[in-house]
Amino acid sequence: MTATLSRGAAAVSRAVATGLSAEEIALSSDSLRDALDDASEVADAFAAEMAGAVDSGATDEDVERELAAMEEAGAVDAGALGIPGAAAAGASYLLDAPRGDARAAMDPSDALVVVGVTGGIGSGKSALCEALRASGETVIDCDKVWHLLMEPGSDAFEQLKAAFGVGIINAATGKVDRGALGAIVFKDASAVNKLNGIAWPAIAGQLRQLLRSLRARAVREGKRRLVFVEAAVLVAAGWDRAEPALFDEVWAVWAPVELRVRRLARGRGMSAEEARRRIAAQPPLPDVLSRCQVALSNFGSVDALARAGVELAADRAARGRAALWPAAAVGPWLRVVGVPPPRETLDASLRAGAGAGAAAGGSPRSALPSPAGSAAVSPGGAGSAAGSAAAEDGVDVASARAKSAAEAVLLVDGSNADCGSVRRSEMRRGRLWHRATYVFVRRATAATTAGPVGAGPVGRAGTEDRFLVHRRTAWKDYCPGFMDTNSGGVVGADEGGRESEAAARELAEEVGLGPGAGRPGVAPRVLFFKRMESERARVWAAVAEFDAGQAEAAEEAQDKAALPVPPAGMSPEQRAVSWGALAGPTLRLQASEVAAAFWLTAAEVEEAAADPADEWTPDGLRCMWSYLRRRDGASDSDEEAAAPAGQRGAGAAPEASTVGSDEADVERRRTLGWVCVGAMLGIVASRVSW
Ligand SMILES: CC(C)(COP(=O)(O)OP(=O)(O)OC[C@H]1O[C@@H](n2cnc3c(N)ncnc32)[C@H](O)[C@@H]1O)[C@@H](O)C(=O)NCCC(=O)NCCS
Ligand SMILES: Nc1ncnc2c1ncn2[C@@H]1O[C@H](COP(=O)(O)OP(=O)(O)OP(=O)(O)O)[C@@H](O)[C@H]1O
Repeated sequence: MTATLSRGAAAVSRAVATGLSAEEIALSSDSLRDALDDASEVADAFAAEMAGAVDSGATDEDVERELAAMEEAGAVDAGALGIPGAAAAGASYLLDAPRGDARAAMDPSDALVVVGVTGGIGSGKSALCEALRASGETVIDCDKVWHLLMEPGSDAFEQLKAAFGVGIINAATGKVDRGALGAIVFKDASAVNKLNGIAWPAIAGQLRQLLRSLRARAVREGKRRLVFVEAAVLVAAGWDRAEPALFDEVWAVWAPVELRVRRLARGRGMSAEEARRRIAAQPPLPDVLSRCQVALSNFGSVDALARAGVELAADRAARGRAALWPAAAVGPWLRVVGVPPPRETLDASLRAGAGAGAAAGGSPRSALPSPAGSAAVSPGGAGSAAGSAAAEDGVDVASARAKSAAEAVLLVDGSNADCGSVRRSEMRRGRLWHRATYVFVRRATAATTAGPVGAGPVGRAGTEDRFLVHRRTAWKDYCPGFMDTNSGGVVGADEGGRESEAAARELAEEVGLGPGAGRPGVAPRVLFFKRMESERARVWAAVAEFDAGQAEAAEEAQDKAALPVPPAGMSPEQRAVSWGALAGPTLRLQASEVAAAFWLTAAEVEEAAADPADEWTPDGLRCMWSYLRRRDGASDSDEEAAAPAGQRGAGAAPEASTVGSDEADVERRRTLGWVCVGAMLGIVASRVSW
């Protein structure tokens, strides 16, 4: 490794010292990049060897406690930023941090998009960057750049020796002993400042040089390139505010302190004391987040983190700088971009949910999500949407429950014929047949399982559907705190035969989507009815679908029309693509019904539901499997479909005709099946007798 590092360092020093042309420096940076890649492989192998070798003393309970405190605070000390607490788990958020004048002056057509990746020690920057590298992205690691820059003989080496004495030089290798230097500086604020005064300008200078080279190469190749720069000290060093701007966008990776301490001990053999000392030398999380445009939480698996990062990177690579441009034009925004809830956090919040349910007689308000936690907000602005969420948050659990229990709901018989109405509470108590809507909200996204991203447009290797799933609140009468695959609810006493309307109402109420919420897009459509009977309930499901992608496109068209002044420096074409940068339609979650929402693929739902630790509503899952089987043209043996009796005649509601033709289809297929079986039996019989 030493040889490779020296080769890279020498190449860079030569390039820097002799003022080579951009092209030549690009070649030099190749060597450096190779060196960095090698070095990172060695470092990772080392980390892997150390895995499990040391224990920091931080227990699962410490981590859980910290997470719970964060969730209770609803804001991880970053409430002003609107980072949802419970809903933040495992998700990535686009923040509305200002990007500064320097960035505004950047050329939107530039071929190089530079993303800074920051976060405290042990937060998972390297884990994320490793995934980005594996998916084909270019990553510059500033820790390693610095290690190269302080090789013996460099300016930095001499400055360090002068500042800290020969005691920091390893007698055997003649190099700076980083362990010894670390032991000096992280104990003493003035020492760390002295070190930073030497290191940070050198690193920033080198970084500019490398970026210039990569830019020149991108121009030469006529290709847009995405470059990630991993730098723990990015915010502390003020590199996000450097002029001319260094970064187009800054991402932060974050995780609870205790979890970081534990991971550092396990992965790098760092003592808990040392880890905490370094954490104390870094700016606190809210300060970092307030200067970043994207936050990626790393409470869960490395896979979840990697998926989030690779998905965002694909978006940036496909759209280029224009994707990052319109922030000033469309105002601040904050949006969930769709990462599964990590199991451990989901469990923690489910436990919290169960507690809240049990404590209904006590202080249920304390269990409500915070205003920010209750919603992902709209491009209208984090501020304005937090306001709308705050109005939702004024839920009084006891009165919400009482109201819900008293609602008149439609009663049906075992063959789905309407037969009167009854209070919801009585329906539950008597396990009476009723009808309910199950709305599957789907959105086609770039397939995250596709090959390397970064070189071509999103969707190059196909798309996959993601479904909007959510966690039910703790005070629902049915399956409180469970995960649910769909939006929907019990059909009201006066909604019999108008299930599509009921579906639109539920969709609007629960997640703020569709025409029922006054938004553009095609209303949800009931596809079929399904009979379901369990120990808990007997229900005829009106299974409906809502195309969130189509709704989002319609909304974007509206936004475009509403934006009067094109942002300076953008062509109409750039403007058009830039709206697409926002991932997923804006959701407005109903505080009383929905605790958190996520976009998952069917495979992810299946995986999560297979884990006994995750509780999902059983009827929601059954409907989802039926819906998917039908969508894929497979037969659905789990299904018994019948249109409501009142809808079978000539005056059937629109969805009833769909159901009718669907039923006829099933019947036709069944008949055809029997004909085939008969024919085959005939052939077999004739062969046997022959
Ligand atoms: C103190 C030194 C010798 C310790 O070396 P060591 O090999 O143990 O750590 P390494 O350089 O790999 O850094 C590991 C992590 O420590 C943290 N860290 C390093 N330097 C600093 C710093 N000045 N302030 C806060 N945190 C720091 C970061 O989270 C970093 O990712 C070394 O980190 C150093 O010289 N730091 C100053 C230069 C710097 O700021 N580097 C970070 C660039 S992103
Ligand atoms: N989601 C995760 N689950 C389990 N371990 C993780 C996860 N994310 C990171 N780790 C481990 O935690 C340790 C610290 O992570 P990583 O090296 O990515 O942190 P970092 O932010 O790059 O820190 P530094 O500031 O030192 O560069 C590593 O050993 C890594 O393998």
